Amino acid sequence: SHWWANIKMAPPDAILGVTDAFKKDTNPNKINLGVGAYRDDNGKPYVLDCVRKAEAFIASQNMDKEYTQITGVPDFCEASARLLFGNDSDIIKNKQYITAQSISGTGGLRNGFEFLRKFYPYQKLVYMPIPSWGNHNPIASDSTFEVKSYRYYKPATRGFDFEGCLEDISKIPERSVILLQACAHNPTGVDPNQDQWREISKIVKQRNLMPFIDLAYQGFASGDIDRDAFAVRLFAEEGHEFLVAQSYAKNMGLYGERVGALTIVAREQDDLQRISSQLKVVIRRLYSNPPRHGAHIASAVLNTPELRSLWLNEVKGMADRIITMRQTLVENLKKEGSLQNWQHITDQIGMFCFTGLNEQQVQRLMKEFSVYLTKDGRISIAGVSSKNNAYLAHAIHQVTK
Ligand SMILES: Cc1ncc(COP(=O)(O)O)c(CN[C@@H](CCC(=O)O)C(=O)O)c1O
Repeated sequence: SHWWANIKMAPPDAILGVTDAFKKDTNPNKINLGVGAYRDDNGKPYVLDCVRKAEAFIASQNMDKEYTQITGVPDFCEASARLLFGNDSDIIKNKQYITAQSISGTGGLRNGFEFLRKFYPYQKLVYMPIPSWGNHNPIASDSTFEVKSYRYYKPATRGFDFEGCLEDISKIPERSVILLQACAHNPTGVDPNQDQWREISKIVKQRNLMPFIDLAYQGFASGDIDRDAFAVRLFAEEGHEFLVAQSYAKNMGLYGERVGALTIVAREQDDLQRISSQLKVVIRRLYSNPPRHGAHIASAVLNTPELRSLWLNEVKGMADRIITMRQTLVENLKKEGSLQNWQHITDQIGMFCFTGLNEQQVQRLMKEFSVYLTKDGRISIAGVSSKNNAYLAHAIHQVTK
């Protein structure tokens, strides 16, 4: 037989595959609530004004196309660390971190787990919240980690299972890795409050766990870049040594430019030198060095005062539009005569709402109303607009009454 006969067909991606089905649908009322990518109130992708201005500036610099460093564009990495921890944090002042540009958030997670596969001296065991972003598990398991879970979402309240979460973390074997989502939890939109984060940090310390924090929505959740970084800054202040994956896909709209970073926090300077040298080897073998353009955009936005303040307004504008769509959806569900409690739609935060719809209801939404979402009932609120909000409420009511 020829070479490739044994390769089986892979299933469509649970998230990105929804868009393929949406594109094939000819219903003019169709709505895509699958992929977590921001749309404006006309349902169109949104290129931030600060990004366009940054690109014009970059074009005027007539830069060459030389390889950048293995760890990426230096100004971008420094600006990303400062965004993460805040300019006046001890971590920044004492330089207790290394930051390497990555192929967006996915790449930060991948680089991090590859680094841990090679250098984490304990059992390759990582605990993830139930549920988590669909790609978290395969990224870690591809780096030979055994993936286990801790309670996080409580179906009964469609909120945070704080007691269950703490109880499970208190039983995680010492020196395991624990994956935490810093804000705008995907897929549930459910975040711990600041007091609950303090308890989580304490128990993670007591259990001597290695935190790997995924910060994919800084500024996009609450509209405030400092508020959304609370968990990362708390873990830094509490003295944890940890990893953080950052993404600029959502908060700067740089989805296809693939702009992100991996930061590793270590308290000893000579540890940092050795970590940096080995992380470069990991990256060199994965893709050698990252693409420049997106990093120059993000660096120009973060480092140019007028572009930074424009960005802060624009990211708050995106967050506010989503929050308004949540409120309008609950109002429209009431107008439809729904008697269900939809409080969780406005209690949850960030790109996603975990509706609580079951697979049958999800199938009906797609088949009967051309409303597309992932089969776990997650909807990307970014796909909701003032034009389709009432139609969506009608469809949800029809399948839940
Ligand atoms: C928590 C979390 N981490 C990392 C990423 C990776 O984003 P990057 O584009 O690599 O920076 C996403 C994106 N999840 C969205 C987007 C589509 C996808 O990649 O699954 C989603 O869940 O719809 C995410 O939600």
